[in-house]
This record gives sequence, structure tokens and C-alpha cells, in this order.
Amino acid sequence: MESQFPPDMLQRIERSGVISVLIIDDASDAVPLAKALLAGGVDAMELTLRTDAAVDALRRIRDEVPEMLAGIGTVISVDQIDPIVAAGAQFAVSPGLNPQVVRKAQQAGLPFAPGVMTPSDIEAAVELGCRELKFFPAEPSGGQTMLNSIRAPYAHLGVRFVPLGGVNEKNAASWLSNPGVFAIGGSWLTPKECLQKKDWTEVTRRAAEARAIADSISP
Ligand SMILES: O=C[C@H](O)COP(=O)(O)O
Ligand SMILES: CC(=O)C(=O)O
Repeated sequence: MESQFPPDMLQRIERSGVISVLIIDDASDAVPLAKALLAGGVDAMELTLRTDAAVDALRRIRDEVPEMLAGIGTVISVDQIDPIVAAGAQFAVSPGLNPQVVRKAQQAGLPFAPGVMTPSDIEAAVELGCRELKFFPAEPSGGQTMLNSIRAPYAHLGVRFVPLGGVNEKNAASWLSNPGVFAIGGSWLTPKECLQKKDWTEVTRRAAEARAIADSISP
């Protein structure tokens, strides 16, 4: 069964290059936050299922900000799949790899990128039909040296990665230049203090900075 990303969605994520990781405590922040990211040129997000507000926030963004590609993160149990699909999730990711969650997402037709950190994780993901994977935690686990090593035996299978964890404006260009990477992700665009102050201007500035970095990397 497919957990592959549809070609048009994959192209969109590649073109965007940056997936903004969101932790939303107040669902009323969802729409202004998504619009601030879009204003800076970031049109893909991973809204993490770590707060009670997450599913409502997703629904609001899907209803009011259709230009945003709405991914959901921290999907770690099978009973989360149906609610996020009903709320409009367009893809999902997880910190690790739970085969039951991947299979449930496949049954629901939800493109899913599980998190991997070792060759065994990659082999389990490939066995499940996944080729787009999240490399997490990217920097703490060894950064590009680690990714290049664990990727090498599987590159011929078309396995590609979104590194996440310690990725930010300082190392974004380097990560995006890695041939095994098709986009990067991180929370640096939407720090907690910006949400607390509802400083959407700063979010837009950070998004525009990330967009400029992504655009500077030749395809
Ligand atoms: O959501 C995934 C990670 O917690 C994001 O890591 P980060 O905060 O280093 O970007
Ligand atoms: C680590 C991550 O991105 C997640 O919680 O899905």
C-alpha cells in the first residue's frame, strides 16, 4: 500500500523547501500564524499533535488558509489518524517509526513520513513502502555525517529525507544542499515567544529569511 507522497505534493514540498514546525496552544493563533508564514513565502507546515488545541488549529487553517500545505506531526498512535484526516490533514509525520501507525495512515490514504535515525529504521520504513522519511533528531544524532552514512546503502531505492531537530537559519543552506534532503523542517520560524506576543511580523521575517535561503540553493 502507498504511503508515498503524491508527485504534485512532493514537488510542492521540494519547491517550498522549508516545513515550519508549529506547536499551537491557542487555536485562535492558528490562522494568523499560518497567514504570517505565507506572507514570508513558507507554505508548508507540520502542526504537532502535542497540545489540546492542535486538531482545532488544523481545522481552522484548512478552512481559512487553503494555500498552506497542512501536515501534522507527532502522530504516534493509530487512534490519531482518523481525527486528523477528518480535520483535513494533507500529510503526517512522526518522531519515530510505528508500523501500525504507518499502516493505518496508508489505509486512510494519508501520505506519511515516519521518523528514522538508524539503518534498521530505514529498512523498516522501506519495508512499509515509505520513501520520504524524516531524519530525527537531525543535529543531535550526528547531523549530515550521520545522514550521509545511514543513507548510503539505500540511496538506490530513492529514499530521501526531511531533517528535523536542530535545523535552523544557520545550517539550513547546508542541509538543503545535501542530495539526500528534499526539504528541511524546524520550529525556528515560530518560536514560543512570537506566539506569546502574537508577533506575526517576526514570524513573517523569519519565514522570508528561510525562503530566501531555500531559493538561493540551486536545484
Ligand atoms: O517537532 C519536531 C522537533 O521538535 C523540532 O525540532 P526543533 O525545535 O529543533 O526544530
Ligand atoms: C519530531 C517531530 O517532528 C514530530 O513530533 O513529529
